Amino acid sequence: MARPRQPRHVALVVGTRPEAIKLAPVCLALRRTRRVVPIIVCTGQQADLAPRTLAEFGLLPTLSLAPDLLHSPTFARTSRLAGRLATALRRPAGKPLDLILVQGDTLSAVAGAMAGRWLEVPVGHVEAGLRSGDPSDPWPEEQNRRAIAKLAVLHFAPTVQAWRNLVAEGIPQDRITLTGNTGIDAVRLARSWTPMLDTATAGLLSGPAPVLATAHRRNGFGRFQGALAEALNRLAGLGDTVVFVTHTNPRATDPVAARLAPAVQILPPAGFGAFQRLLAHAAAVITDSGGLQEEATVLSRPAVVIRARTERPEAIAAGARLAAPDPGAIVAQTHAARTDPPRPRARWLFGDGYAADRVALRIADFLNAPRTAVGPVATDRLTAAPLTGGAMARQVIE
Ligand SMILES: CC(=O)N[C@@H]1[C@@H](OP(=O)(O)OP(=O)(O)OC[C@H]2O[C@@H](n3ccc(=O)[nH]c3=O)[C@H](O)[C@@H]2O)O[C@H](CO)[C@@H](O)[C@@H]1O
Repeated sequence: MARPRQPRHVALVVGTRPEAIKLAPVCLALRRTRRVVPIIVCTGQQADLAPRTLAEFGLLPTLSLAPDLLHSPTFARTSRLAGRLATALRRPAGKPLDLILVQGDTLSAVAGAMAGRWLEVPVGHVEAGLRSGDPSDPWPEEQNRRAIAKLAVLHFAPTVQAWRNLVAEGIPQDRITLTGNTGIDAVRLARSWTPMLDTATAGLLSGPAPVLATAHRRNGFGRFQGALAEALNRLAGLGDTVVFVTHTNPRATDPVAARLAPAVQILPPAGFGAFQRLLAHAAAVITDSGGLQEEATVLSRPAVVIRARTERPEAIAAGARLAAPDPGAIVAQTHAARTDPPRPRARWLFGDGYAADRVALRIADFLNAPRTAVGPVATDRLTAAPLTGGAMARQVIE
């Protein structure tokens, strides 16, 4: 390997809040190896939420792309972002890259993987191998995952089922590492935080356990939103404390919020630390989120997933319920999930909270990275940095 005594440089591509949550522990673990310098690249996909979430972990993007036009078609945004990333990642922070790490299934992840192939830089995929079995549901995420599997050279499978899915698709076993889900590392880290709580959240935490609801998937736009609102209204009518936590994408949550009865509380998107407190206190969670299926299972919270199918069969096996987008079905499944919450041993289904260290060590070994003193790195949060959007980054690329 060239540059034998130099640390290796790995770019972590972060587009959305869940990518920030699931890659922050990996960034911290890469730093702990002292063999690899992590470089966080924010793509501008969720230009406000992603850096704000990184900041909760004490991390700062090294560079941020300016947000792209939100309303052009997904394929156009993906290819444009891939091109912009390929330019930005040629020599980020003045160094050639040794690896590009992407996570999950967003357009940022697939664009990062495409950029890696164009630049001939190896690509690693965190949370590899999740499959719903239907390429059009969830769309476009299921297709994105399959595309990334073709582009990556290192695959970090969060569960045995994900590992099996990759093997069944012909990925060589020596390129797959069974790690656990790095999102569970984030849950573990957040337990030691003392997050700032607004009055509404503090009040909820000292009151009866609430039913928490979130919704943001594109598949959910339309009929789903009316059904969710009606189900939450019915649960509130039955005497539950019901809280709908909105998303920054107004198309995802405004149509739900507009139909809610006054008895249902509406909260703005919560910081990860505050949200973890709410989740741990919740009587149940009703959601279309991927990460919440994992977190609810690990925290033994009853969960209702408003989807026809899920790429996380482990959550269903542990007691989470799928519900059709129908108010009666959502209410009935919420009662059923509360009667029979996830078994305590389900706590380990998505990992032990140390997945990120397995990812980091595999990367350092793959890159043959020497043990070397890595000085202060570009991902440390500036204490004086404002906690908003791309302004936090050291370098903003138009
Ligand atoms: C098809 C699919 O399922 N794709 C998923 C999608 O992610 P998602 O569905 O999990 O996304 P969200 O629901 O937005 O985030 C959830 C996280 O946010 C925290 N949270 C929530 C509300 C709040 O107010 N404050 C918070 O902090 C919460 O605790 C949790 O950790 O893309 C990811 C990236 O590639 C994939 O990994 C993942 O498969």
